[in-house]
Formats: sequence, C-alpha cells, structure tokens
Amino acid sequence: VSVPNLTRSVPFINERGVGHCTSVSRSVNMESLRSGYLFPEITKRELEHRQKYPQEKLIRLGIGDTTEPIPDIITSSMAEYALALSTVKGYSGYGAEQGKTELRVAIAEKLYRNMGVKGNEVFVSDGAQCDISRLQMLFGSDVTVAVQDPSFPAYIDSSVIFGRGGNFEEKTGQYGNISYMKCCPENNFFPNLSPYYTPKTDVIFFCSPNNPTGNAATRQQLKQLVEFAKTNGSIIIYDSSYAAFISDDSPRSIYEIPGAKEVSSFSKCAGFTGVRLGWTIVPEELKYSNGFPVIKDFDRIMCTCFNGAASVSQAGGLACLSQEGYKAMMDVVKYYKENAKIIAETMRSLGMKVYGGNNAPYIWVHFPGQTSWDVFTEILNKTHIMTIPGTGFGPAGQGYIRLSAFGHRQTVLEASQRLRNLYN
Ligand SMILES: Cc1ncc(COP(=O)(O)O)c(CN[C@@H](CCC[C@H](N)C(=O)O)C(=O)O)c1O
Repeated sequence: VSVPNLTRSVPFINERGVGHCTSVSRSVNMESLRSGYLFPEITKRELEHRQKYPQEKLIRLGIGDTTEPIPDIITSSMAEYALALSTVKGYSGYGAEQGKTELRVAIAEKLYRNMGVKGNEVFVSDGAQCDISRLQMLFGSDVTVAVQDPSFPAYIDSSVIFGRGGNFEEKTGQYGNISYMKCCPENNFFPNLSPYYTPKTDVIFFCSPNNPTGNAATRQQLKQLVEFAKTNGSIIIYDSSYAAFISDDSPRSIYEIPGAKEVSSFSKCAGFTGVRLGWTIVPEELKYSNGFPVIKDFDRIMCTCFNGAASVSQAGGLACLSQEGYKAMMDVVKYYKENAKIIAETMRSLGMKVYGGNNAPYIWVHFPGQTSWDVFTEILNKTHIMTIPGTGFGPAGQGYIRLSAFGHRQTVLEASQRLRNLYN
C-alpha cells in the first residue's frame, strides 16, 4: 500500500499531533450505513454495563455465540492435524480455495443426502457471514434485494455496502431500494408474496430457521418461495446456519425443494464460531439471465478473494461429519435446545407472547406497547442480563427482544430466575 502523497493533503490536528487527510473520497455506500453493525454495538453496551456494575455477574443471552466446549473427537482431529504440520510428511501450505475435496464431498453426502447436491457444488469457507459478503460480490450494484424483516443484519448491511440499499428512510427505518418482507406472528412469520406486498427482486435472502424469530419455514412455505423466485427469475440466497436445531419435519435445506443456493456453517452446531468453517452450495444449473453459470463466477471470486478455509479447521469439519463426531456435535445442539426450552417456558409462564426456541437457539419475545431498546435496557439494568433489541434485526422487530440459548445450563437457570423475579 503506497504512502499517501502528503504534499497534496490537508493537515489536521489529533491526539498524535498533526495528521493528514488524503485526497481519497469516502465511499457513498459506507456513508449511507445508518449506524454501527448491531453486534459490536451490543458488545459496547455490555462493556459499559460491566464498568457501571463491576460487582454484578452479567449473564449474556444476547449475541449468539456458542459456550460449550467442542467435543474431544473433533478437537483431537484438529490437534492431530496441527501437530502433523511439524513434520515433513504432514506439512501442507495453500490448499484448494474451494476446500478439500474430501470435505466438500462429505458435506454433500452427509448433510444433503438424496438432495442431488454434488461435492463440486460445495465451496468450503471461513463462515456463513463471510460468504454472505462474497456472494454479494457476484452481483452489480443495480441488482435488487429482498430480505425478511426481521433478519440477520448482515444481509441488509452488506447490500448497502455493495451499493444496493438506496437512501435510508427515517420514517420507515428502511433502505429505499431494499424490499422488506415482513415476518410476524400474524403471517406465521412467512411473507405475503403477492406483488403488492413483495415486489419482484433479483436476489432474495431467506434465513430458516430464522434469526432472530427462531421460526423454521414449512415445506409448503418454501415451495411457495421457490415458485415465487422461479416466476420472477430471482436467486434465493438461503441461510441454513441453524438447520441442525430443527427437530420437527420442517425442511433443513432449500434443496429439499429444487431451485436455489445455500450458505451454512459449523459455527452453531459444532461450536466453530471461533474455529471458522462454513460452506456455500451453488447448483451447477443456476444461471444468470445471459445463461452464464453462477457457479463459475462464485468459483472465480473464491479463487481471487479468498485463500481457502484454514486447513486445521477443515480437519475439524471432517471430524464433525464422522459418525462419532456428528453424534457428539448433535449432543451439544440438544443441550442448547434444552436451554431454549427453559427460557421459552420461563417467559411463557410470565404470560408473555413467546416465539421460536423449538427449531432454533433463539427465543423471540413480544412486549407490546414498549420499544425494543427500552425493554433491552430495563432487563439489563434490573437483572444484569444481556439480550438483543428486536429493532436491531429490522423495523418489524420493534417491540420484541431476542434471547439466545447459548449458555451454560446453570447460567440459563440463573437468568430464568432473575427474569421471574423481574416480571412476576
Ligand atoms: C443467520 C446467521 N448467518 C450467519 C451467521 C454468522 O455465521 P458464521 O459464524 O460466520 O458462520 C449468524 C451468526 N449470528 C449470531 C452471531 C453474531 C455475531 C457475529 N460476530 C456476527 O456478526 O455474525 C447472532 O445473530 O447473534 C447468523 O445468525
């Protein structure tokens, strides 16, 4: 990176003395982002609270980060692989940007059995969030986007960063060029796909089980979504990061209904939020309007903008998909699902309208007549429990908060008692 040409720059004073502006203008897309990214904002509130109440034991049911140790069967594979890097025979450098063939095939065969997914359609990555932005690179800034409202904020924020947001409208809390598909109890958390409510867009981000509502779309609803996308010639980007938490007959993948592409990751089912391992599946038959295969461009992006998932993480991913590893991984998912049940039952016993928690590690609680941030602040100040205000996930989240089931059992039981004391 060259040192800016200081002769043309404008001097400014800061804590380190005289500084210099460059002559480079800031991206208008970055300028149009309305606020900081949701999760660092929540972390900032947490730090402020800890400083204010240093003696209190803060409970974190806000950011959905896993808490339970990764099963030995998985970590020992990573340790073994890492140790082998110290030997001539075991050492390896750059791997294939698309991921180890063995892992790509294992993901296709183990997680998408009988859904017609092939190993070469699986692109191993460093996580679903990272893939969301790499998928955004596929499209021009004129491409239109629809998202569920509420949903994981990365879909909207990355769309704005790539110039697809348009102007933010204070009144609606929406970006003018993005189509917000409202998902709420009144429509069973599935958008009304009639043209008046949901206009045609080029790309549809769809997350199921949904973050933050915890709702898993039914087979019938996904069939409608795929039909809607096919009629409009749209591409669905389907985020199945919480598929492992589904315990009823809701589809775990969009590939149970032919015709989309899908991102997912080992973050939440294997506790890989720090290890970093995910994947994106792009069907060979998915084509742009000019007939060019999308998979070829995604492969080009992965080769140009990514150097492959960490080899040690990929060894861990293979262990997750072994018979013993998969069972151990699902035992941890079961543990979190039990946490979700405790939290949901607690809030229901207090007479609240509670959604989610069955097929996802998120519980969505309605506080009619209150703002999300007021509820967030009251719970934090009176019980020292971190939650996430629903409006952080979109304007339709107003009046809701999200509680995460990622926590040690004792902590979740303690949180449950504190909430009973507050609302009883
Ligand atoms: C629907 C969905 N898709 C992708 C992701 C990220 O997956 P990844 O770990 O990149 O494989 C998440 C993780 N969301 C969590 C962690 C957020 C905080 C993390 N710093 C982040 O920004 O992703 C949350 O909602 O609390 C998600 O919910």
